[in-house]
Amino acid sequence: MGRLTEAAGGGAWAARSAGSPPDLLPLSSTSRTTMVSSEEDGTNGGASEASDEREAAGKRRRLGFLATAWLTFYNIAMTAGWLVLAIAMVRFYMEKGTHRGLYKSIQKTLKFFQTFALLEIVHCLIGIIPTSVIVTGVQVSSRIFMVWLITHSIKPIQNEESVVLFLVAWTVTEITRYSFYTFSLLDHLPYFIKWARYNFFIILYPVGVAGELLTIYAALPYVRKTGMFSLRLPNKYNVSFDYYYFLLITMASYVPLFPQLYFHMLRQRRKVLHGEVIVEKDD
Ligand SMILES: CCCCCCCCCCCCC/C=C/C(=O)SCCNC(=O)CCNC(=O)[C@H](O)C(C)(C)COP(=O)(O)OP(=O)(O)OC[C@H]1O[C@@H](n2cnc3c(N)ncnc32)[C@H](O)[C@@H]1OP(=O)(O)O
Repeated sequence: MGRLTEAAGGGAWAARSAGSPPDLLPLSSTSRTTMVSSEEDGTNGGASEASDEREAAGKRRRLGFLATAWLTFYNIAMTAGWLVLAIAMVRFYMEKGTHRGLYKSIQKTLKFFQTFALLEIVHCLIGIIPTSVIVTGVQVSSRIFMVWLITHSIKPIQNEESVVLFLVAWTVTEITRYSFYTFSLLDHLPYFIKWARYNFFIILYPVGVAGELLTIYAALPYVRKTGMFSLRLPNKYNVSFDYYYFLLITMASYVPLFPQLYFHMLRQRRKVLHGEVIVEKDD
């Protein structure tokens, strides 16, 4: 018999808030899931505007006034922050005609808004966002790591082209993502935003990851030469840590982790854009 684990439009959240244990990596490649199109299934398909509105109203009721108000504020602030960043980047490039110095000119805004995104992990932990703590945690922590422990800390790599690559990918993604959440909460979601949220990542995710990996790769010689953030023996703590090898391990960890995030988004895409229902098979 099949067990419904995630249905189009917030069913998962309802199930979790009713006390069922949250899936940490929901619908991961290891779980036995089947995608069933609601059209094939003989149901309405969830595409009508009336049902979308009912769904949004139901979601707001479940969330409660305070959580909805906070999330609306948070998403508006984040959309605005990333828009400011996008405008600053375009203006910089139009005025200077080069990417050199771009990171330095936008770093304060970037650090502020990307660090603010740590709240997304809190949102998952307290249950006001119906998504996995691990998926969100990996996504947010890899960004924080790139901002603070790589680009901020290693000045010689700040002018690498790869930095521009991930900055552009992150910025377009976040403007789309946060405006998607904002309009959804306000119950006025233009189809284009929904489409963009669940299509842009197909290109932007690999572009962003390529930018991040190339930037870490560019940092390796500097890290090796300076021994930064490393602890050599003997020392009073009697522990050793080599940031150079840590970076190599981090780069390697993209291989198993990135596909999980990417396939998670592909499943979200099928669910939201095509109304597919995901059924997990019990043995
Ligand atoms: C210490 C070192 C650590 C290093 C680790 C290294 C390994 C790293 C490997 C991987 C690296 C990845 C690097 C990333 C690079 C980039 O970002 S490149 C640019 C392109 N990026 C993207 O496209 C990002 C795509 N990812 C995401 O969107 C998210 O981060 C996500 C967590 C993966 C999204 O998942 P999820 O939240 O499940 O998707 P949604 O469909 O959007 O939302 C699900 C439901 O949750 C609601 N919701 C979520 N957030 C909010 C919110 N802020 N406000 C309101 N509601 C929210 C959303 O509405 C959905 O609700 P329902 O409709 O009820 O289902």
